[in-house]
Amino acid sequence: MEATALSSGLRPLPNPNGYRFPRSCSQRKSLSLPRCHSKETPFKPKGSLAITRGLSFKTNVFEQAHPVAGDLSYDDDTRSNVAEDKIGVLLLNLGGPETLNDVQPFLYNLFADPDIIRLPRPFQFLQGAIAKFISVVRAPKSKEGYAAIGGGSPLRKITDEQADAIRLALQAKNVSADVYVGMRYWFPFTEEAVQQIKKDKITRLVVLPLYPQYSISTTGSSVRVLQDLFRKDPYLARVPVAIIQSWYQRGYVNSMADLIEKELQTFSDPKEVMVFFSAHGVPVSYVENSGDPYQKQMEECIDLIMEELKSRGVQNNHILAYQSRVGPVQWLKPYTDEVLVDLGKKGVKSLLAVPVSFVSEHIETLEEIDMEYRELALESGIENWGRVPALGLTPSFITDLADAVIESLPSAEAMVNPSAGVSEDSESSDAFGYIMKMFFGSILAFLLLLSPKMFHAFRNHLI
Ligand SMILES: C=CC1=C(C)c2cc3[nH]c(cc4nc(cc5[nH]c(cc1n2)c(C)c5CCC(=O)O)C(CCC(=O)O)=C4C)c(C)c3C=C
Ligand SMILES: [Fe+2]
Repeated sequence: MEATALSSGLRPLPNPNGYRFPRSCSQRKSLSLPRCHSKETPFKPKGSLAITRGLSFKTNVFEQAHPVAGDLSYDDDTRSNVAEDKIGVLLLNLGGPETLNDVQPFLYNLFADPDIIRLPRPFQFLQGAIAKFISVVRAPKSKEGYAAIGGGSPLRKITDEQADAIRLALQAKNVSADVYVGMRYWFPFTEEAVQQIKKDKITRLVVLPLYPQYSISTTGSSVRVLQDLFRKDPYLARVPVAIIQSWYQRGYVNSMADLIEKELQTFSDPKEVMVFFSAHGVPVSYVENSGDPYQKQMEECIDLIMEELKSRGVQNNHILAYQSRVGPVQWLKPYTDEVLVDLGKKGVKSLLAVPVSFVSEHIETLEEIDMEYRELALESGIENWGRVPALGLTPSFITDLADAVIESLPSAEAMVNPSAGVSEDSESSDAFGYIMKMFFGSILAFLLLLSPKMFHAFRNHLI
């Protein structure tokens, strides 16, 4: 597990093996935090810089449907005499539309994320307009998908259940913690969770993204938002925070091996089954130009799961492919749909699909794998199809996440770099930039949406 303190961006910190948090509350290290007299300013949409892994990201100003962090105040005295840690765990996740009406605004939030659509600097002012355009064009296809799985994403419900399960697992290990859920693109937004963390006067926070492997587009994006929120707030800037960057290399391996081993037994001839790992893809440029470790971690993760299975005497063939590509750029290969056709041609008859980049059921397991890929596989000559369920509330998995939280607690560090604040100069240039973006972005969105030729050209690439 790689855990880092928020203040240090993605710098790995020592992770002492076998650490056990003190059992009784009174044994816990008491924190004496400096007094803070400044009142917060309310959140307003403006660009601010966050530095992660040496990359700088500009927050976009067009995000819609985001709640604002209210003008919270707090009692100074409660911070200076904290007798014991009040531990918080923040689960970060993607979020998903709960109804079909949510689909387009959800897609807007997703495509307005500069970590999802990465525009060259001179074109970044178009992010909002492009997001609006793509979300409108893609919404009908996405709606079909969500309609097929019951009219909305199950992600919020499952993540809330995971939060509760992790809280109970921590409690069973004598660590009392409040567990929060912060979604990147839909409710409950990360901003809401952070507001609650502040209201609850949490004094030590562990951030646990629910993505086993790190990608700039997932964990990276969520952490960037968090860093922006923490930097702006004098209270939060001082709370010690540990971020668990990835955790595919720990208990996840055994839990996945358990699920695969169990599911193989549902086939009439388990030894003949091809284990088909299907990971969510990312554009190749993330890995090749921006140093996204996602592909490397994914391959390492599959090796670890297969090694574990081998140690249990399970010797099946396996393959890794990438699903869910969007847009006209190159994504990580091989592509799941192409590999399925190829395997059918090669005479593979039994296949067990294993979703490996996400730990809840969601549209890409329930619709893309269970419906689209299953159908394609059967058409391609594969006769026996199975799918491993997402880990969800699997007890060994939840226990391991609770252990990861406990192990990361000592590495939490306050975010204390006041010089990283937004200067007045940058605020005024941000205001100017904001007006310019709104102006040109609105014109572009208007032109794109009114042009049927453009609409169809984009639509053909996007859906
Ligand atoms: C590890 C997981 C994920 C990575 C990496 C990832 C990158 C990524 N995704 C898109 C575009 C879309 N993703 C969508 C839904 C979606 N994505 C993930 C996970 C990862 N995405 C999940 C779990 C979900 C489902 C949420 C739910 O509602 O259940 C969607 C919307 C659905 C659709 O229209 O297909 C889009 C679009 C990009 C462009 C990207 C990397 C750049
Ligand atoms: Fe995605």
